Amino acid sequence: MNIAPQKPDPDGLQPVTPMMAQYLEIKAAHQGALLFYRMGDFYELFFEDAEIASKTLGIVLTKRGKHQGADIAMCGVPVVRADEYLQRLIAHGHRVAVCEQMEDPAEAKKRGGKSVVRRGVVRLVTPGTITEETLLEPTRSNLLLAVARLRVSDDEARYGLAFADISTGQFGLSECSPAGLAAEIARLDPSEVVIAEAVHEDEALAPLWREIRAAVTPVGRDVFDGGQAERRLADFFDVATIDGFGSFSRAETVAAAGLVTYILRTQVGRKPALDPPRRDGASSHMAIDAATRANLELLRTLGGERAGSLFDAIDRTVTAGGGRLLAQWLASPLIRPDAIAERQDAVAFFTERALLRGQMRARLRSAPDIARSMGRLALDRAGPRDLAALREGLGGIADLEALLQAQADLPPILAAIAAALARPDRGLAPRLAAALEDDLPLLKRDGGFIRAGYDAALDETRALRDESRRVIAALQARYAETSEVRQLKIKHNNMLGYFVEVPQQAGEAFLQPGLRETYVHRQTMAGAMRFSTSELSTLESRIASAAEQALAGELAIFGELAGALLADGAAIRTATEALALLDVIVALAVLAEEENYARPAVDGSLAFAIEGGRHPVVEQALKRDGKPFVANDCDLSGQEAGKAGAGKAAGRSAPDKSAAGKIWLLTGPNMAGKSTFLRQNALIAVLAQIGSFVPARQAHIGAVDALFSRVGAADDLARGRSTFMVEMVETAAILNQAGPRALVILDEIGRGTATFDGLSIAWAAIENLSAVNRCRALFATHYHELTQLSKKLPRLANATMRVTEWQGDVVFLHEVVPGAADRSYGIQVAKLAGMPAAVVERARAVLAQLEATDRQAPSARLIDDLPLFAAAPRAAAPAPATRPDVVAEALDALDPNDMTPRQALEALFSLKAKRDGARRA
Ligand SMILES: Nc1ncnc2c1ncn2[C@@H]1O[C@H](COP(=O)(O)OP(=O)(O)OP(=O)(O)O)[C@@H](O)[C@H]1O
Repeated sequence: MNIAPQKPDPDGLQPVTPMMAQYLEIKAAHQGALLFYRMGDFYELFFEDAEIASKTLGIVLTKRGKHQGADIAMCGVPVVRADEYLQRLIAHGHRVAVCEQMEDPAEAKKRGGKSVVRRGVVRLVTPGTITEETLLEPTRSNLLLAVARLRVSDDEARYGLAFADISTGQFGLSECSPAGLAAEIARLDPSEVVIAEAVHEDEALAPLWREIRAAVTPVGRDVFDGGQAERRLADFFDVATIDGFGSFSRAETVAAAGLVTYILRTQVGRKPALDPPRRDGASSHMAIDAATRANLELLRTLGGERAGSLFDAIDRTVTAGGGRLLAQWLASPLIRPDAIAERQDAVAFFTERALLRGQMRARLRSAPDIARSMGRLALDRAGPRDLAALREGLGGIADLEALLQAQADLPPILAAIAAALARPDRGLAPRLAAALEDDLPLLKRDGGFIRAGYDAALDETRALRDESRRVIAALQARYAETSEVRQLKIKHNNMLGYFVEVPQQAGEAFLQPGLRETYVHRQTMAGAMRFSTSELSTLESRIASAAEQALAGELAIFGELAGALLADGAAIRTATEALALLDVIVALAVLAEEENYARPAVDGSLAFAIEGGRHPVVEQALKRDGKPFVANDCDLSGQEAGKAGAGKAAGRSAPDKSAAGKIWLLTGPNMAGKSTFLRQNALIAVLAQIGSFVPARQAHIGAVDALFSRVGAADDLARGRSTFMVEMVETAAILNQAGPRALVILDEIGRGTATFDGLSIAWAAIENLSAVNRCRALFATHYHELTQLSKKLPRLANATMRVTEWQGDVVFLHEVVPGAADRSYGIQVAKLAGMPAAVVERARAVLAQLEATDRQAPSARLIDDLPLFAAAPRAAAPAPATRPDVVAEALDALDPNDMTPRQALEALFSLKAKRDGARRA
């Protein structure tokens, strides 16, 4: 490192070395990113970057030179292990600018001894733009999302969303209203979100940006400049106009242009191979907001793990692309019954053909992740193993296509898959097979990956290189013989190049006439002496140039192969997508067979009739322990469901005004299985609408257009959001949004506050669901008082978890039956949990006392006293009496047998006065 002072520092404090001046200039152009500054075999970080990296990576912080009078903090990561360090920095939310040496140090020297090697940033590594195998999760799409906001009127805005996975080329667009933005981002689950600074600073959106898992990157307004949007998109795809891609809204186009602009910036001009944008509108998918996704543990558990999620339980895919697609399906269940039926037909094709299913799986299993290899190829980051992956992948594609084509009566999706698999050039796989060695290095610069016999010119240069090596061996033998020093060796190092080494004792003779004419002394070591000869120098340059030429030859062939693959890129990407789709379909068939799932009927009705339903995750967990899962029915179908368009293709048609789903109010002790039952029905709806078979004996579901699930505050601790306020905000969102096609799951809503408040809120929420939302809903509660509501709300049915008692202990049967729970069994559950016996006994005594008082509690009479919610939807929520009932107390105190007529009359006046007083209070 050249740190000799050269130029004065701008502040005049101290001179700045040319290298540091270069560093500062590059760093200034990449604020907000850690700068990996290449120096030989290391990427070095300086100043604050070094401090951040050393802390995050746990590597040593050192000092190097001074800047403005202070030590320069420095740390470094070896280039060969850079991926690993990058991954950790990215996972911690950092961005990294990778700055390489753009010339050989020897070239810099030619410009003068003190010249600095030219350097430049070759890419910005951000969470949404990584492509390296080691940095990516194989089964998760790595989406980069750009969100553009467009004002459509003074008080109305629309959001355009453009998302791409640059590791696979997927590129999609959608649009939503401000109210739908959070759910749409949750559906896409991006790794990085790019937004304009103004959107980032908008106070109304601050909680959204704070809470999402993705890294949020604010950018200047030029990125989302509407004026140039079409032009920038057309330039990116090298087309004259983007009209050929389909029609997009203004917001979508601006977002798409913002996305490609940001990508080009991070890739420093290199273009990833993106598919043309495709519209992937939220309107064709089941709306599931972030809280519901988290609560139902669709892709990961509340603790953030994959194990234990629905995805983990149903994933039988065998390719990384298939895993990514299945995760996308789970994140975006369909709404249109005909689209769902198409997928089901394809799944059914394989459930009926076990042999074919097995053959398909075997071939799919050996298919490598060609989407990501193609992504790296386009960005010039691919290595020989990516070519091998493509060789295997393209071979597998041809086999799978042949297998499919041999089948009669392919359902439409499978026929389309077969057509897509036929698209790539059939000559590519054999060409790669002929060119590539069996054992391949990771990096192309290591050479040795092209098979001998593939290219005559390359074989020739290699022969020259290998020949020279043989010559060296012969030379060593000759030198040993002529000098009579048996231990003489020819060695190589970077400083001396090739040299002769002999033991020191023998070396003295080489300094004497006779030998010294041939051997030129170079070094004396402890115990050895080193010499060079003119023959060795000549050989050295021949070997070096032959090796260099051989490597250049290999790289040229690599370039040709890469060019041929990229030229067929569109066809290969289409085939790759088809491969992932095929994997998902076969995997769903395997799942259906292994777990005994049934094909659900999904239509445009408001039916929700599940017979013998099971929880897909809990069932498998119990099975592993050898325990059975108790199947349960659930019927939330509205009575008018039959009239409301059953069997219609259009799932989104508005149902008949009189139509409305049922609400089940589920009571039962703790641990009886209420939450499991609630979630299993939501999960069955999700599975049915991704086209999967479902864990049930039989199921009929009218397509659900929005799914909501909330859990009472106390269950929400895992998300670090324990407050009752959050529960209320989320419940409010459901009551405000759920329409007649929604499915709502509410688990112990209201329990996070005082009993009467909670009960009142739950009460009013159920009335709202029944009268206003009119949707299908399941509501689990410990407030037994609520079961009274079924007397007044015709669509509300009570269900309870059956338990029995045996020798004073509660036994859970996990069976859902009509009716209301008679008691809570909370104390029995506490006993089961190992609560000290004395505490259990004391609790029993307190409970007995409370129950005696509760018999006179006003809440028991609520149902008779309150007007129905539907009759007065705007009326204030009914407030249960919280003061003692003075009239009732006075009445209790009277004994009519002991009273004269006059006393009775006085008592009557006094009671009336008391009642008036109580009303005024
Ligand atoms: N249908 C079932 N068949 C077999 N086991 C079940 C079934 N449902 C639930 N279980 C078992 O019972 C346990 C408790 O279930 P769950 O959490 O759903 O109860 P809960 O009634 O919601 O309890 P709490 O009111 O305390 O939240 C589950 O972990 C599961 O192992």
